[in-house]
Amino acid sequence: MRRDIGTDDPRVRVRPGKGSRPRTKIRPDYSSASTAEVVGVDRGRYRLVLADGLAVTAVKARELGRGSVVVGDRVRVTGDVSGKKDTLARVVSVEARASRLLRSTEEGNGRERCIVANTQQLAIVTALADPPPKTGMIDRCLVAAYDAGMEPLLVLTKADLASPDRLLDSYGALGLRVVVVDLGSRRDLEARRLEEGDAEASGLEALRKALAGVETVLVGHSGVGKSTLINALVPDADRATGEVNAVTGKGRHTSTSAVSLALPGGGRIIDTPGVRSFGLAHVSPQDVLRGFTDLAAIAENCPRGCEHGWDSPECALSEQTDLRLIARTASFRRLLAACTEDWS
Ligand SMILES: Nc1nc2c(ncn2[C@@H]2O[C@H](COP(=O)(O)OP(=O)(O)OP(=O)(O)O)[C@@H](O)[C@H]2O)c(=O)[nH]1
Ligand SMILES: [Zn+2]
Repeated sequence: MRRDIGTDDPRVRVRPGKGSRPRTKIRPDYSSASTAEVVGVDRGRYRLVLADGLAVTAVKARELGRGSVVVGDRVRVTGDVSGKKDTLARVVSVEARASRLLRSTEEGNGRERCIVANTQQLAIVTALADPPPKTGMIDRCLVAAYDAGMEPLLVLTKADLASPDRLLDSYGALGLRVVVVDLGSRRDLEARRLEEGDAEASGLEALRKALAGVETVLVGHSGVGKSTLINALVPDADRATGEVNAVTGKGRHTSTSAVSLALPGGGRIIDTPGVRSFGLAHVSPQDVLRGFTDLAAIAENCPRGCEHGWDSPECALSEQTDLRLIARTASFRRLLAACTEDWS
């Protein structure tokens, strides 16, 4: 007897009983199946965009077992790929991921789960005030970016409320790309757009340029203005925006599941509401060094197994005399320390 395992391939057979891992004599060949990108996940339903731009809804074929399918994944799909109402396609395989953003699980048992795949860029959104910036959080995001091989981009919002100077100073040595935006209110934004050469409007323009043509995942505390930004960048996004609570300084969580949106100028932006901490338990000093090629070259002279910390004996990074490298070493070590801290 053949049980339905969500595949049409007759070569896939299933062991009877529980644990329906398919026993395949020959691996099913999906090379002719359509390819698609996952742009949304909601309670077991996957929103996909096919190579030709058609949007379809799909379920995961059972043969994929418990393996996760996340926003940003490139997948193969079979079944009904017409995209018509009430039709369902089936995700039958997931391509290897070029990058992975991990978060720690709620159970807090050191386990980590992939939340977004294949993004090239990590935009760290921080408000300059309301809520106040938290450098520990920025540091952890930077570590996550360097570890995942993503290009970090610091997006400072609410420039109408406070100056970015102090933050820019403390991240200067990292040579980060930074964009400063002020979207005060939607109405202000509309008005500003009309004024050519306006500093605030150019902040948004700079952001558009930095996002064009690549896939960027947006992270940041609740209330920093992610939804406001996305609405400004993607005209029909309709991300719900919330007010910051005057008592706690924390934003209301108005949005809940990760979603990938197409940018008008090409590229995609992925919002990750509700992501509270990254999984950094697996990150080693060596992984963080990947974001610092100049320091990595110097660290080759370190003793074997050097942890490159402030108190690591004979660490070559401690013997720098160049002021720029001293500052970069300090930044690097601050990021290392942030790996073990909580994000809020
Ligand atoms: N003054 C000022 N307020 C802003 C700016 N950008 C956003 N806000 C306000 O900040 C509040 C929170 O903005 P959201 O866009 O909802 O923030 P979020 O990061 O999406 O928050 P969550 O959905 O909770 O994750 C809203 O009241 C916005 O109007 C800005 O540049 N300046
Ligand atoms: Zn060292």
